[in-house]
Amino acid sequence: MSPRDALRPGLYAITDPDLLPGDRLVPAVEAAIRGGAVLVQYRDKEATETERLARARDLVSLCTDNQVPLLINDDAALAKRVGAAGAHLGQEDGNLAEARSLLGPEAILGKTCHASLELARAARDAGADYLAFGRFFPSMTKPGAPAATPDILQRAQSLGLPLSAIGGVSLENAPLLIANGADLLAVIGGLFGTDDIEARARAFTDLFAKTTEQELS
Ligand SMILES: Cc1ncc(COP(=O)(O)OP(=O)(O)O)c(N)n1
Ligand SMILES: Cc1nc(C(=O)O)sc1CCOP(=O)(O)O
Ligand SMILES: [Mg+2]
Repeated sequence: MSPRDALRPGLYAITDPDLLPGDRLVPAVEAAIRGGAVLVQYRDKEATETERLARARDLVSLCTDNQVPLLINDDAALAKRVGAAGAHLGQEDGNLAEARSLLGPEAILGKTCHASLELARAARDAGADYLAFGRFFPSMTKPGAPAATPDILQRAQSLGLPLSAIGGVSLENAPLLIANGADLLAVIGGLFGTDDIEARARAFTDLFAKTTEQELS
């Protein structure tokens, strides 16, 4: 199965250098995977290039062993260099076509669309594999992120790609996002800011089954 085919609904675990400094990174991501995370993103705006390379390599090794795709935030070139499954690109992080030609047809490429259906259409047309919306709730990790409301998830259903929701996602507000159509819950603080990461990841994962069951009943 190619990494793109492996994209399935669930918890999208995004790392943070303040919450997971140094040696804490790999065990924390390992715990998130044990708890059911279906996708991991290495996001680190603080480390040196050498540190980023080493940490990305460690995570590729962990994620490959566990058959969970690892995406690199902001940096398709680093994704290529370490053999990651793909990259997540914001509006200022370079274009999807270039990333696709660098990483190949099987790579997973995500694009930030904030709260805009227009940006989402453009991302789909440029070859994105999932569309990322947010921030839905106030975020301690990125306080300045522009706000989105859950209805954007409903409106983006027609684009036919998996939808990711980010920004202040917690166990309490996640059901609302899933009910509005989020396929992936992208979480930093609500996951890695807790003592028991595995249990928290499992609780997020369980929400997907519960919300689907409720929709069916
Ligand atoms: C899954 C996901 N969604 C959104 C973002 C934000 O990307 P971007 O707008 O480029 O902001 P930074 O993360 O680079 O600060 C993301 N990384 N992942
Ligand atoms: C990295 C990021 N991007 C956002 C966006 O809205 O694009 S919000 C955000 C931070 C998400 O972290 P937390 O789960 O701790 O709120
Ligand atoms: Mg970015």
